[in-house]
Amino acid sequence: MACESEKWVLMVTAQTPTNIAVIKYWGKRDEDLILPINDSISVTLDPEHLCTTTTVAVSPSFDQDRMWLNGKEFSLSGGRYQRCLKEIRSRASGFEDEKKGVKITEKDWENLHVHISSYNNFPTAAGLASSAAGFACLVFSLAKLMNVKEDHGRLSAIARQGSGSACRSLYGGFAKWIMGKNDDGSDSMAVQLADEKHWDDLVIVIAVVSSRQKETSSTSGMRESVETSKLIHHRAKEVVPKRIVEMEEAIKNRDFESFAHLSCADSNQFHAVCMDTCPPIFYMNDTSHRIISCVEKWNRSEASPQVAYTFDAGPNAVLIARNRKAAALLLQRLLFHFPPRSDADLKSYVIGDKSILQDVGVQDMKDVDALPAPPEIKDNIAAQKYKGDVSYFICTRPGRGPVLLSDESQALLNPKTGLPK
Ligand SMILES: Nc1ncnc2c1ncn2[C@@H]1O[C@H](COP(=O)(O)OP(=O)(O)OP(=O)(O)O)[C@@H](O)[C@H]1O
Ligand SMILES: C[C@@](O)(CCOP(=O)(O)OP(=O)(O)O)CC(=O)O
Repeated sequence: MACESEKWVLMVTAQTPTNIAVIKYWGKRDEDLILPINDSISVTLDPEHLCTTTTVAVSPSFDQDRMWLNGKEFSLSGGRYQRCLKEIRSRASGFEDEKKGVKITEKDWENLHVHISSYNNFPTAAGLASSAAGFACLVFSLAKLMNVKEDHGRLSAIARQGSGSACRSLYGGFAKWIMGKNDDGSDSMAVQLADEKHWDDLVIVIAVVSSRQKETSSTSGMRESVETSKLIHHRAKEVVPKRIVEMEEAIKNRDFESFAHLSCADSNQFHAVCMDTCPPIFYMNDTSHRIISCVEKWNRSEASPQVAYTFDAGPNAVLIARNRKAAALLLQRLLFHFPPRSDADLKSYVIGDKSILQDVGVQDMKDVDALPAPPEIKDNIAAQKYKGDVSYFICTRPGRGPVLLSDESQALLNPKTGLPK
């Protein structure tokens, strides 16, 4: 190693997207290695609107591994963090930068400590898959820092050990997590099905539904389902394998009708499994159910589906529209049923790609109040409004996979001290 007294700090910054499953992962066959009982498929969300940025640094002057999450020191003692660090360290290779006077041999990595600072540009632990983007970014950035020469598939198998769904965030576009058969998990990894340009008509609207923190985490919820639900085993054996084949085909052919049917059916079955768990787990709430009804009614009134919906382990709706026109018509309906509180400002009620508001034809709250009831609604009850039941909407699209950020101004650690900026 370069002279211990030298104060060099070597740093890497990366940005990684989050993802939403359209064929759900729910249930493990190995809790420690995080091995699932079925394959899953996801859409990667545009990191411009939802992403994690992580800077990792190494220096002979660091005396322990440390992490900061959204600016606050965060303990790395959890088994999942330790596992990811260990797996990456064991694959590290030597590195030399003569100009900086940095020389690290393969062996040195065992004794060198890292500093990690990570920031989510969206709420953490709010049902928007921050753990997926977070672990993918941690593994990707550490792998770059430690000169790990493994492909994205191998890295995805490491991210999987942080949080299962994280393995799919190593790719843009559409990803499949292959459950694998091996007991050691070596064949349980994600692959890319298609990149983000393949189906760029799709527009994604996320309704962030007001709720308290969820009572059952995904990790414990799926454990309880595996232990108590019969439906989950039928789903994993009989239902998901067929759906995976059909979903891959739908994505390949940009067949929105099949894509929508499969996504909605799979989300509904996942929530049915939660209900079939003892005691039952309720992730969706009344607002989630109202959003489903609104989409189902509209889809049924059209010749073919305009929007797919899917819900993870929480009440937030992820709505995938076949194109921008359908997304604007969807948002008209959603703003009609779920207007913001009177004191809210429209600009902070619809975030992400706000240009959608022009297509919707609303500029301010007056325009929202004037929106007509959707034409497919025939009775007064169905035309009801639920002011304030949605916290805000995020408008986004399918997006790219992890990238390195070379501009030092985007780093979250100070290049001289290795401490948060
Ligand atoms: N940027 C990050 N880097 C590393 N770990 C993170 C990061 N962001 C979140 N996490 C981890 O993920 C945890 C939150 O995961 P949790 O599953 O509770 O919420 P979520 O992933 O945001 O929502 P959901 O799983 O319901 O979609 C945090 O407590 C932290 O351990
Ligand atoms: C409903 C889901 O979002 C469940 C995600 O579960 P996690 O990946 O958060 O669980 P752990 O592997 O225990 O960390 C469906 C999915 O993303 O496929």
